Amino acid sequence: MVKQEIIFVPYPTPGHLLVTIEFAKSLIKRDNRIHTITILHWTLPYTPHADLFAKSLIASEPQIRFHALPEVKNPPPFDLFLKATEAYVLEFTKATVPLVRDALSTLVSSRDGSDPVRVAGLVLDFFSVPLIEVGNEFNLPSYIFLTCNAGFLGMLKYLPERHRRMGTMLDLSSSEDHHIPGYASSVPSKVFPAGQFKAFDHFACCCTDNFPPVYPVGPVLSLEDRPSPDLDPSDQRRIMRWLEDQPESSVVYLCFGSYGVLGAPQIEEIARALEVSGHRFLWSIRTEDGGPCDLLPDGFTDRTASKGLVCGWAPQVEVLAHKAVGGFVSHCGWNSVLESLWFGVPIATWPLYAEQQLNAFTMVTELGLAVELRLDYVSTKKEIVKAEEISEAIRSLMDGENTVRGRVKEKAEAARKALMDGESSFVGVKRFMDDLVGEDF
Ligand SMILES: O=c1ccn([C@@H]2O[C@H](COP(=O)(O)OP(=O)(O)O[C@H]3O[C@H](CO)[C@@H](O)[C@H](O)[C@H]3O)[C@@H](O)[C@H]2O)c(=O)[nH]1
Repeated sequence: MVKQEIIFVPYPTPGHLLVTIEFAKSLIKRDNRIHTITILHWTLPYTPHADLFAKSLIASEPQIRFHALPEVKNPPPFDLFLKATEAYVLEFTKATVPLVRDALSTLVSSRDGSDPVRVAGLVLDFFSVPLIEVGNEFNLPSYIFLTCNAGFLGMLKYLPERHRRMGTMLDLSSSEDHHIPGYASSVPSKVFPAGQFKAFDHFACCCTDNFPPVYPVGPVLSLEDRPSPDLDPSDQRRIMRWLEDQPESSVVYLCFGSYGVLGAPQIEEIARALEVSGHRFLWSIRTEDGGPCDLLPDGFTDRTASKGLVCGWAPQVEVLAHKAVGGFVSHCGWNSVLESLWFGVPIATWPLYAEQQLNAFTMVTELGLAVELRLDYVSTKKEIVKAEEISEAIRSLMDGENTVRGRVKEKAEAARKALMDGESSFVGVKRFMDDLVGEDF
């Protein structure tokens, strides 16, 4: 039997790395046709420690090897990041093309001849669509591992079709409603991601009747051996010790993902809301510089010492799995959503950027699986959500046995079932592997 190698090119931020590497690990565990998975790793200026983080995620996996790409030679100007993050990311990804080409030429040629391992194909992040061309040069099939949900895929398919039909770009402030494949409700323009238009150029080629095969392989969750990107375990232990002392379902957990930074005025409103609501809380705060407590109002930490804890990076999976946690105020990054559903913890939605508004809409309006705090909040607009609104949402999230909580528990079961032998995810992974390495191997 010829052994196979798969080359993964993840996007180097925690939200993408955790889940992409988890998918790689699950393939290795499940399919003995795979000999090696190579992670081609690159760095962005705002992800300086991503290499250490990725390495620590694969430390216990001898069949996964890490291949660092050299630094990108002509990166786009950082100004572009501040003006249009998605455009910057796409330009940056394009700049990785020659580096990936060089790496592939080494990796593929070293596998030629007597070496019984064959490179079967590439698994790319959806930001790395330009790398499909490089795969073609080496006769390697490329697959996109979509770290978002199927609704987002529906939107990727819908937008170029709409553009062809209407001839105009979508105005996010318009009152137009959209019928996206897979959604029962019509989707308002205001929940579409702001950075969509450049990214969708790349997908336009797929939007014919020949849409490529889609393999439902989710939910993919990274639940074990998760180091924190700052690689400091002491804070994680402090958080878990604190949770041990809290009554069951009493704590609201607030966290806005890997990069959800809020300004001082917004932090103040959240702090006020937590004091007013009176609920116990665990609040993970990201700041651009400095520590998590730097922007808190004077005296807040002392006044709330018996009720709450503020931290930097939280061990989110352990937190959501803990019986003391009864609700989650979340930015609706897709991993956070999946993790909360997995552990049956309901969410109050507060999206900030990327496709998070669409996720919030999906959870609240389409599926009835979350409490609405906001659906269309956009962090760059710097709107301040007032304490009263936040505390009201926390109250409806935490108080009593609301209907959302019941539905979330049902979803937790459905998620586990999807992974079982013969169910959707199990079958999706098998189809993907058979297509990639061939059923004959
Ligand atoms: O203090 C923290 C913060 C985050 N996490 C983990 O980091 C991951 C964060 O992923 P996610 O919730 O998806 O948020 P982002 O980091 O913001 O993810 C980016 O990638 C996601 C997947 O494509 C998109 O859905 C988001 O919009 C995009 O911002 C999750 O596994 C969390 O458990 C922690 O463990 N502790």
